[in-house]
Amino acid sequence: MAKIQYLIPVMAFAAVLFLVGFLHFRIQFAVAIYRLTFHPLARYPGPWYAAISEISNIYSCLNGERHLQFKSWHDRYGSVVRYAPNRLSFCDKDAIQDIYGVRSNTQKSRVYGGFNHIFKASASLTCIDRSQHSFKRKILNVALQPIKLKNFEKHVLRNLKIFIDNVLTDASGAEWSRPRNLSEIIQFLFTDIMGDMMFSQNWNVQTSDSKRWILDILILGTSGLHAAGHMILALKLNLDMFLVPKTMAATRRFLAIARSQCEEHIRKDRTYGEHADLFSLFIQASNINDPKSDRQSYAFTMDDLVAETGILIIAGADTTATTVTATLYYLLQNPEILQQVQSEVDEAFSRIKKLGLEFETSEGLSSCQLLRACTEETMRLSPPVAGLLPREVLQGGLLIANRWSVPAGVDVGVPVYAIHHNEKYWESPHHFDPMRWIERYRKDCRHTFMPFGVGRTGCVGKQLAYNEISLVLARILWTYDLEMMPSSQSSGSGFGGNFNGSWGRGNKDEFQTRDFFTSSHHGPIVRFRKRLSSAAISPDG
Ligand code: HEM
Repeated sequence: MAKIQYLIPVMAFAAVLFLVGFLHFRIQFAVAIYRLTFHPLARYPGPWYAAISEISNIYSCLNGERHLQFKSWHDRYGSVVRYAPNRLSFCDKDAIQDIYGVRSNTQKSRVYGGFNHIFKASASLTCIDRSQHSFKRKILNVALQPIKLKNFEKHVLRNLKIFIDNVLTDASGAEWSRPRNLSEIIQFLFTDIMGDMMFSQNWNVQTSDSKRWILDILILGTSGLHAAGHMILALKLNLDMFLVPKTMAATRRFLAIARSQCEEHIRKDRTYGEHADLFSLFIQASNINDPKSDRQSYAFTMDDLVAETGILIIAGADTTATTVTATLYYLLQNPEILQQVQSEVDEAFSRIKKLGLEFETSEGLSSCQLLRACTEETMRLSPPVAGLLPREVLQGGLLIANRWSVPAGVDVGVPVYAIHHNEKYWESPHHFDPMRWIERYRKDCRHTFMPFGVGRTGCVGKQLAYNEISLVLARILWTYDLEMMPSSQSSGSGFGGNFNGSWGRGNKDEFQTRDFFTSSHHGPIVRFRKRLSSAAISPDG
């Protein structure tokens, strides 16, 4: 009897649970049928499971294969693909301006809200509202004016010197250094450059392993926030801590560092005049220190500053590191081109020396046309932001490429990796061919080259990125010969094709990245040897 009394509430609870589950299933079933039949996007092609639920879309944000998934779906379904119930991807050149152009009837998608939810404020990269975005963008434009960029080069050179000095330190007199994981050491270098450029702080990631956990946080946090952005309801209910606990914990840790660096900077009142770091320039540009300023509407709050600097570190360090690592990989795969680039750099350095100019400035390297072409070709083949930058269609809808009429509220975008590998727009799209950027007669459609995004929300750090990349590549190639270790070629090693055998990774010549909004990668394993020519011209004397 006592047992039955105990069983009744359990059975009642089970019945309620069953009823709720059953109702939920019926609602989901009805929603799925609606999405496949009467939904305004029902006529667009794409996998049925992507049309009925966000699950595959969210999963692809976390598995690193998102860029390849877009490519494979466009190969299969054509120029437009419905990749989630309310989202369309356009692999079409005319779609680029319609979606991202200055006059396009779009704003950043609510997906960017994932970042804002954690950062408690929006940064220019994550700001959805168009007028707020343009005010934040103005501040960045002032801080990153071309005239100020030269000042940042000393931050690059300071850390580059540590890199150059360290690579051979353990060679103990041997001709070649010990084998090094190129992805890793270049990422250490750019993280230090970013910390220095942002806060005039030496994070010592290159020389000590005590802060290297920052790097794991960056990639884990970015992918998690990107995925979380697709789960708006879960974010509103603060369920993120349960759904992606590791990511959220990592992101909060990163946020705490960004906040403490900002607070310390303000406490120490670091303003360096013409030697200002990025943070001081934000403060100057936003007049935060000047309560009497009539430009108070430009002021950044502390939360804004933390969000802006945190996002800039993510946006500026990973992307440049990926480009440099991948460019070196492609050069190692193409020894003839590597030799030509080294000769070009040697020539530039000795000319600079003869003219008595400053030894290393990105300006001095502007003659290195092939080096620049290799960088462009690398960003075409292995774009650091390889996925799709989503934009929401605003009231009034949007006509894309004069063919596709998209209603308000739908997310649209162009998948970067997929359009860079589209045979309609690029001759031999899978082949590393830097000459396509030099020979004008080529038929490639350069309008579809978009590693920095496009239009009013395109990368504000583009020129700074080119300067950093050319300085770092030129100095490494001038100082060292590099050799790829045989272990780098083995299958499953994460680069050079055959990335665990998954789709789209078969091209042995391609530097493989994992798309987590920005990119993660591994290797190649290389060793370094000091070049004789570098000894002939000393950078310091
Ligand atoms: C090779 C290097 C780089 C690549 C490939 C790259 C790529 C991109 C892309 C694709 C976007 C558009 C993102 C979107 O629409 O969601 C973007 C935006 C942005 N990038 Fe970069 N980036 C690079 C380097 C940098 C650097 C060095 C900085 C600054 C230190 C920077 C700062 C920003 C900022 C602030 C935005 C947001 C712009 C806005 O919305 O107004 N980036 N970048």
